Amino acid sequence: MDRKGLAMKVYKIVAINLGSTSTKIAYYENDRCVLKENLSHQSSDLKGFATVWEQYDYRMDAICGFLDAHGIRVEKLDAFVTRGGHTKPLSGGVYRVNELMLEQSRSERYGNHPTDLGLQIAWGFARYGPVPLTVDPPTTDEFEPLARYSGLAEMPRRSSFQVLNHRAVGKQFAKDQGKDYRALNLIVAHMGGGITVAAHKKGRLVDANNGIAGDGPFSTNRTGTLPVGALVDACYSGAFTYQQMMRKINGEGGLMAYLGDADAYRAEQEAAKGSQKHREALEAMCYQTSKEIAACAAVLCGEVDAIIITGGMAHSLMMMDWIRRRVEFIAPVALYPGEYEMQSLALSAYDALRGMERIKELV
Ligand SMILES: Nc1ncnc2c1ncn2[C@@H]1O[C@H](COP(=O)(O)OP(=O)(O)O)[C@@H](O)[C@H]1O
Ligand SMILES: CCCC(=O)OP(=O)(O)O
Repeated sequence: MDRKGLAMKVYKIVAINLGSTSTKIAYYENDRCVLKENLSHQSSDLKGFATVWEQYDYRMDAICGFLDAHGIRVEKLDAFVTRGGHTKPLSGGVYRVNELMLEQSRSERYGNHPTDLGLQIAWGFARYGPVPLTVDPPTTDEFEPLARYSGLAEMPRRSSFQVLNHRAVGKQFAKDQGKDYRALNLIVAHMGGGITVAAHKKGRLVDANNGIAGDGPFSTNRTGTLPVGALVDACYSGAFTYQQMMRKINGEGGLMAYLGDADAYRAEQEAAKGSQKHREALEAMCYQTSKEIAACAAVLCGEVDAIIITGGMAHSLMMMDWIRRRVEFIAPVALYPGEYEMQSLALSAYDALRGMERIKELV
């Protein structure tokens, strides 16, 4: 109730986050998280889908199962907010999902990831009432001019990474330190299904490896940077279609290629039981991540206030030790295991619904 005894509006928000190895769902009332679930998906389940789009029913079942189990009625929701998909480069913030966004996401021109399905799902639910929203999409682009050079004029480097969690964790770290995010130089490494490392220069994401089909460290299911000549040879060998090559790079690369399983937690358990193969693959992934962190230190001319490691793999003490040993000469290392994405999605939607944050549209 407000001071006049009038009932205050309670905004009801569902947030979804389709990671490459998980589906995360939360239900918020205003800024309060009422329910949250993290469904992790087995590599063996996902292996059967040739494309992200084929996962639609599988992911929908997970989401509808959550809504049904908790009696959440879609027509009573104010917003359905999802981690974003791939569109042309845009500025960060809260966006209403629109036809143009869906069309660009479907085209795969700017990248492809299960989050692209998230846009479709939010749009589908919008017909029952909730506003379909997305926040800090992965193609949020704040790169500086030098970061765009690749070595070929027609192939500029592009911004494509877990912007939502990067920004949320950077802000959380600054808050925990009693500092202003825009006054700090940070290196953030997100270690989820994909691994992306970005230089946060006074609140701007000025350089990062492309987490979809680009560069940087290999991850649970992605190759990251590959030897260029060998890659071109494989493309022209006649042994693979375009789709098969793309899937090798994003889906069947990284731990999946070395160990036949994209689950880092299981790999760590195997390493603990004595498997040298599992131990070395995990250590190599951390070695490459450390190299990427050190590269971002050069981007920031060595003026680094902190290195922050986040994502599911930041839970692993063994992996965090390997990275810390290689990079703590640069700056103190802070661990933020898991993600701040669900909170960031829901709270941004809440601010947008009550007019505290502008809702943008892709045009
Ligand atoms: N305690 C842990 N130790 C090691 N790895 C972990 C741990 N918890 C989660 N992980 C790993 O983190 C990865 C998933 O990270 P997450 O950020 O949830 O990814 P996504 O959102 O991209 O699906 C999985 O490979 C999982 O095995
Ligand atoms: C644009 C990169 C998104 C990404 O890699 O997310 P996951 O770690 O959830 O696969």
